[in-house]
Amino acid sequence: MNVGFIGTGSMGTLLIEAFIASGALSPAEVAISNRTYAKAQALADRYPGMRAEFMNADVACGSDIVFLCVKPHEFIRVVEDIKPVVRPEQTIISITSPVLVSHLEGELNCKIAKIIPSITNKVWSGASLCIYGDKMEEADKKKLESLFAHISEPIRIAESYTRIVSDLSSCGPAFMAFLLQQFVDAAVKETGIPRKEAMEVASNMLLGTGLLLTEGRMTPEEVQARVAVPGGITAKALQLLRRETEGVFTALIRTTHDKYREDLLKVSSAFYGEEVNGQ
Ligand SMILES: NC(=O)C1=CN([C@@H]2O[C@H](COP(=O)(O)OP(=O)(O)OC[C@H]3O[C@@H](n4cnc5c(N)ncnc54)[C@H](O)[C@@H]3O)[C@@H](O)[C@H]2O)C=CC1
Ligand SMILES: O=C(O)[C@@H]1CCC=N1
Repeated sequence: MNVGFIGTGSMGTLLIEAFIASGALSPAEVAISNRTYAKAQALADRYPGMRAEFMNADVACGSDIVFLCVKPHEFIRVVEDIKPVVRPEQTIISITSPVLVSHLEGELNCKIAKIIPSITNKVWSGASLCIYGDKMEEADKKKLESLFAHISEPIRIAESYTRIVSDLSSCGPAFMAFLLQQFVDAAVKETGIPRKEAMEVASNMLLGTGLLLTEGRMTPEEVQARVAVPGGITAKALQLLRRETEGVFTALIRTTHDKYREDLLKVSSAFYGEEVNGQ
């Protein structure tokens, strides 16, 4: 299977490295391009057999599946580059939420999917969120999901829930890392414990908690109940957490959704030439 990646920034590179390291793809199956060619070439140099192309169209032309790993506002440019060469049997994939399946279906005469990865896929963990266009047959979906199964848990979702599921799956690692950082920084400040030591303990705690919730089949409520014995230290601290965090995640979700709507308007404007906010 020939797989192309247009955009070898943070996410494009992460996916390429994870697919190759996991054995899902061999370098000879991969072709890449990037706005700054030298960056694509430097990546290809690390993997003998991988092809770095000057033109996005050359990546699209020679690939069965093409991942578009650019930012939302950069999509229209890439779509214009590849539009003349895509063929109906090919699959083109957006990895970003504000680029809708319908945006790409309106422009490209091929199969369209949206798969939102997560930084956790770097360590072959976490989910990949799969949304499919009308031209995708069940066999096409299975092929993509078996590719992503090497580095993640592929989960099919409705496009209407893309934003919230991306919050949980793809933004979530940043949110949890932020909370962990706050926890550790406070530990260092309050007690003088070396940061490295506190971070090692806390990171392992986060990993273990994730395993309890997945492989251990415990619910968050059960984890809390098992740790917070009545009248104990954790129970007291949980009371404080409940009080102090009330409404925080509602506000967070409203923030991500507002930004999403803003990005969606800009992408739609670029694709359909609509005016945005009367400008
Ligand atoms: N960072 C994350 O955890 C996740 C990011 N994403 C999505 O991945 C997308 C890419 O994000 P990053 O990799 O962080 O961005 P980035 O800025 O690191 O990478 C984008 C790459 O695209 C290249 N590029 C831009 N225009 C191009 C063009 N016309 N032709 C060829 N290459 C072009 C740039 O040179 C750059 O290397 C974003 O839309 C983001 O929403 C999705 C899931 C998770
Ligand atoms: O496009 C998105 O929704 C993803 C989630 C994290 C960053 N970008």
